[in-house]
Amino acid sequence: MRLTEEQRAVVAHGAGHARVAAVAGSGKTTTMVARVLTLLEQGVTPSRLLVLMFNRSAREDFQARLAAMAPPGQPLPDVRTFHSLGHRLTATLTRWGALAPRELLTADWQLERLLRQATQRALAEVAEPRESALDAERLEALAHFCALVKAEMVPPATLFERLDFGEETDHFVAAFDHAEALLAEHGLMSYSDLLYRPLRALEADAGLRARVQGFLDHVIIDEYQDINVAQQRLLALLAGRDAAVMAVGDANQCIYEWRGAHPDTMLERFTATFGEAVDYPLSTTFRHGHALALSANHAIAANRRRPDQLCVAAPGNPDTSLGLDQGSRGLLQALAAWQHEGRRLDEACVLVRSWALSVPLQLALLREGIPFRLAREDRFVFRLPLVQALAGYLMLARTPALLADPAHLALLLGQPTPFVARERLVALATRLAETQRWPERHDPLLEGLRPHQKRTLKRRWALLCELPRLAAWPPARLLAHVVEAVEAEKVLKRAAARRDKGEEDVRLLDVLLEQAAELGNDPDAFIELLRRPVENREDGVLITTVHGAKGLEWPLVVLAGANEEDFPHYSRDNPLSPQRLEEERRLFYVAITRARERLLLLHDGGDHRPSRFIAESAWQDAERVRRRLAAGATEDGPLAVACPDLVGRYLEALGESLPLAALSRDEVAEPTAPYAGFSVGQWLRHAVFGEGEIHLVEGDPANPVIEVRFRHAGRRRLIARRAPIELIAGEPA
Ligand SMILES: Nc1ncnc2c1ncn2[C@@H]1O[C@H](COP(=O)(O)OP(=O)(O)OP(=O)(O)O)[C@@H](O)[C@H]1O
Repeated sequence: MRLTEEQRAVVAHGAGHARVAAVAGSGKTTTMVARVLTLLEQGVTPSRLLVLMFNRSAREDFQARLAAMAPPGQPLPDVRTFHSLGHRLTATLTRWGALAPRELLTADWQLERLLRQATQRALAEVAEPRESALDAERLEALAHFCALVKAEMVPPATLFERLDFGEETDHFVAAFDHAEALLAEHGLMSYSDLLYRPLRALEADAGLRARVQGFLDHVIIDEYQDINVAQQRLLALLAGRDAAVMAVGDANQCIYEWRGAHPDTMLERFTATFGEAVDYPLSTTFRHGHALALSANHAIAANRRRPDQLCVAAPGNPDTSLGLDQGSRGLLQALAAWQHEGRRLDEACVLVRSWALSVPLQLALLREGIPFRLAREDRFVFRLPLVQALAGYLMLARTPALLADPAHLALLLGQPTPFVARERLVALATRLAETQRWPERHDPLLEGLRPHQKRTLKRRWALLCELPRLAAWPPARLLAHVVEAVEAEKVLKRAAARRDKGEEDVRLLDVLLEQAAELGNDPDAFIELLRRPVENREDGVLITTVHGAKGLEWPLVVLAGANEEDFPHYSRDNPLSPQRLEEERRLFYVAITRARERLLLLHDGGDHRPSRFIAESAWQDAERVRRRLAAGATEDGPLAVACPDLVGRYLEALGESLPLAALSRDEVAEPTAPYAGFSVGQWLRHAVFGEGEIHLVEGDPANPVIEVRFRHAGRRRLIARRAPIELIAGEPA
């Protein structure tokens, strides 16, 4: 393979630090392997060269490619992940007596147990009792908090103030300290300690630092945009004053801010940490065609914090096509067309911003019998506790005998969480199944339950008893009734220890209600669908989150759920800050640049507005440019595009030129339907949520947002123009 001029420049870099800005698919690995081989050729001692990769599979890939390219018998340098570096440093500092020996907690449950204990100690110090603090989800959030303190190297109180961990989490700071004490007491450490402990020891002791410095002449590090503060500080410390650091990455692909990464690690922070560096771009992608490269350039253009770098497709790349469609129907059609062309399903990947958005797709694939696999098996729709519970409510309506089934009752009483310990729920369910009556007020079974817990559980039992009488209702209506009766939205939001998690659960509810409505009047079909056992099928289409797709590529990529509020993710309670919007935009950029031959963007339609990122990506312009380039010079007039400057720069980089014109504003703006006004007090019927009354009309008069109080689905905000609604005359009987 002949390296490009840009790649050759990186390989031939002379003295000092270097920063390589590599767009997606630009052959980073190829270039870094060539750089290492060149350094070895120049006589650099292999043991004085360290290569750091982001994860184990990247490391193995790199080692294999290096071994394949190196002359036989050539000793090779260390290729490590930060993780393995942490292991080694911890072992060394322990041997030197600078760190107390500790054992690594490798299973999640071990850490959860320790954090439970730390939480109990922290709770003993606060006045009001707080059972929710011991919920699995909240403990998971605490684990995240503790890991982030160590990734960011900040005092826990500072981090807590900066981040929004939601209600009832202010014991986190004290719990962190207790967790640290417990770890020390039992001689244990977590994964984050692998770097945190050595780094703290080294930063506190100049003598110790001197013992680990001076061993390296070159450090080459991949995916630099996603390293956290602890990793960067450790790197600076090991490199010392003498080693030359080459950081390779793409600030536009920094998607781990929530884990402590920052887009400016690759920008200003690099020079702040290491001093001057030579900048090298790797701007040619070998992954996809012009249309996608152009669209990706458009998609990221609105970000302020980004490198000014154009990504250009290499001439021999697949001629990627771009498309836009709606919902699961769009997915099914795309997969059918793909197979019709003789392509395999395992060449396709469906990307979602969050797992909740995969639920309608899973159900559609299940209905059609199309094999699929999930990057996380616990996200199979029928394994989600909330889905099991909702299916359980429907089943109970159809099969009243389930009222005497203790396991079924325990499932329904326990979801969404009533914040009551599991053993108590099981005991209560067993009694209710047996007696079919709510216990007397002084029954020992109710002892120790707080009044609001009693009220919640009693209301749920009343709902369960009521359900068989509602068996004739369509599933969507029945579920909407259940959701309202158990105050699911409120409970889910409260139970989630992170705001976005709560919102994802509430979104899941929405998705399920919409799905139930699609199945019309056939509850059995819906129940059957939710209970159908499925397993990952290796020959099936992969469903994964965008985060899980980092560094990967597929011939066909379908990005589903490209709706406002879903992607970018935000809500009224959790509005987008400029910084978060930029992170969401980088995530979108990562998502679309995974495709090799075809990219399909899907939005949901209905009352979901298409994501702003779809318009920003100017995919139609990009498609038109692609076609015009493929057709060669024609007599056609100028090509009208939204950003002639950007398209012009792209063509110039290719050495091509096309006559361009700017689209007029009217052509760029979305068409708006002429709308008669909505007004407070009007009644309407929604295809999913049923009947409701308008309580608020606001926003653009031509495209108002309405808030409707539905009889069975609670209060909802809808984009009037897009919602499947019809106005009805007066309140229905
Ligand atoms: N100069 C080149 N000419 C042709 N193909 C190249 C060149 N450089 C890299 N490639 C090809 O591009 C693809 C991606 O390269 P490589 O595996 O080195 O990059 P990567 O580091 O995995 O990708 P990314 O840049 O997305 O992280 C490979 O198929 C590789 O053969």
